[in-house]
Amino acid sequence: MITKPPITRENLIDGYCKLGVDKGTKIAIAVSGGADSLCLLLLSRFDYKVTAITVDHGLRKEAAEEASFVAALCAEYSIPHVTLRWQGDKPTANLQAAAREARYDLIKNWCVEKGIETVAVAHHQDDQAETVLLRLARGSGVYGLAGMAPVRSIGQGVSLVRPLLEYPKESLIRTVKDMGIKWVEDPSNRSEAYDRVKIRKMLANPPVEGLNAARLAGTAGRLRRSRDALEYYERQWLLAAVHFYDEGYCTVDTKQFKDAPEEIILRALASICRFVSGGTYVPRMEKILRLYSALQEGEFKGQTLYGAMFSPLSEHVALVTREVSAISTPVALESQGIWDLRFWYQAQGNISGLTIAPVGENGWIQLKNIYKDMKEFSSPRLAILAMPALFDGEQLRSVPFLGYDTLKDVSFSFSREGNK
Ligand SMILES: Nc1ncnc2c1ncn2[C@@H]1O[C@H](COP(=O)(O)OP(=O)(O)OP(=O)(O)O)[C@@H](O)[C@H]1O
Repeated sequence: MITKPPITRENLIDGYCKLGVDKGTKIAIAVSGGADSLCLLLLSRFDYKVTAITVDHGLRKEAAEEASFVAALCAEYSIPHVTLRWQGDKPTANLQAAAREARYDLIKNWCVEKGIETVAVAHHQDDQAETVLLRLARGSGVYGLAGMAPVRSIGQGVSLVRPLLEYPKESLIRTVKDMGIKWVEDPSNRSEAYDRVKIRKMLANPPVEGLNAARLAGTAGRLRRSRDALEYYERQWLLAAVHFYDEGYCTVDTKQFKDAPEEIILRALASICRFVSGGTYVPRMEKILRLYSALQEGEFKGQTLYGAMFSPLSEHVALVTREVSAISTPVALESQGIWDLRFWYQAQGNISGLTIAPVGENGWIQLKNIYKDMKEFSSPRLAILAMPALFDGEQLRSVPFLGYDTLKDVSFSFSREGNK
C-alpha cells in the first residue's frame, strides 16, 4: 500500500511554489462547495490573497443553494467570495464539457477584470487517475495519458493551477473533517450514467493489484515529463520551420520535414492548425497523418483541417490560412469582444450598424477597385481573404491589418486573442 501524504499548509505552499505561484500572490480559487475545493480554499487563505469563485451553471436546482452555502462559509472566514452565473441557452449535446468550458471562461473573464493572473482548482490524485483511465479507454497517446496539467494557460494572461494533484481525495476529506467543516455532495458524482463514476467504482476495487490511483497518477506524472520533452522539440521545430504572422496566418518550410521525427511534425501541424483557426482542440491523429502525407507529396492545394487551409506558396513553402467558409457569418460590432476565437478587439465611437466579417471575396473585389496594385500588400491573397474587416451592410469600411480605414469617427484595434 502506498502511503498517502497529508496535506498541510506548508506542503501546499511548496506545491504552489513548484507551479510558479509565489507566497502572497492574488489567487482566485474555484470553489464548488465540495470537500476538495473547500480544503484548497481554507488551506490557501493564510498565505495568499484569495478570492473564492463559485459558478452557478443553472443546471441543477440545488446549485443556487450550494453557491449561497459557499458564500456564507466565506463570510464566516472573512474570505471574499463571488458567484458567477452561466446565462443564456445551454447546449443539449456534451453538456458537461460545455459547462466546464463556460465555467473556465466566466472565471477567466472575471480574473482579467480584477487583474488576477492565477486560478486554482482542486483536482486531486483520484481525479488524475480517473482521467488517465478515461483517456486510455479512448486510445490516447503520451499527450492524453499525461493527464491533467498541473499548470496551464486559459488565455488572456490567466493560468490555471492544480496544486492538489499529488494528494488523494481521502486526505483532503480528512483535512476538512478535522476542521469541522461540512461540505456539499454533488449527486452527479454518484450517477453511474457517467463513465468517470464507473471508473471511480472500479478503482475502489481494482481487478489487478497495483492498478490504483497513486500508481496511475504517478504514470501520468512521468508521461507529463515525456510530453514536456516532446513539446520542447516541437517548439524548436516550429521555430526553424514556421513563420507566424500577427495577421493570423503562417508559412511552413516543408524542407524541414526531412529527418524530423514524425511525432514532432504531427504535433507541430496540430499546433499550426490551432494558431490559424483559433480552436483549442487537438485534431484527430488520422486526420493529421492524412494532411502530413499530402504535404510530403506536394498535393495539398486547398487542403483543410479544422478550419485551417494549406496551400502551396512556392516550391518548398506551404501557406496556412484561416478557411474563410469556416468563419461564422457577419456579427454585429460591439465595444469589445473576441472575433473568430482568434482576435481580441476594441472599438470606440459610432459603431452602430457595423459588422465584423472576414474580408472575403466581396471585400477583395472592393479592395481591388480601391487599390490599383494589390501587390502593395505584403500578405498573400488567401491570408487577406480571412482577415477581420468591418462592413456597413455589404460595403467594406475598414481592414485594420491592411491600413484601410474609411471610418473617421471610429477608433479600432485588433490583437491576437489570449495565448495564441
Ligand atoms: N460550480 C463550480 N464552481 C466553482 N468551481 C468549480 C465548480 N465545479 C467545479 N469546480 C472546480 O473544479 C474542480 C474540479 O471539479 P470537477 O471534477 O467537478 O470538475 P470538472 O473539471 O468539470 O470535472 P471532470 O473531473 O469531470 O473533468 C473543483 O474541485 C473546483 O475547484
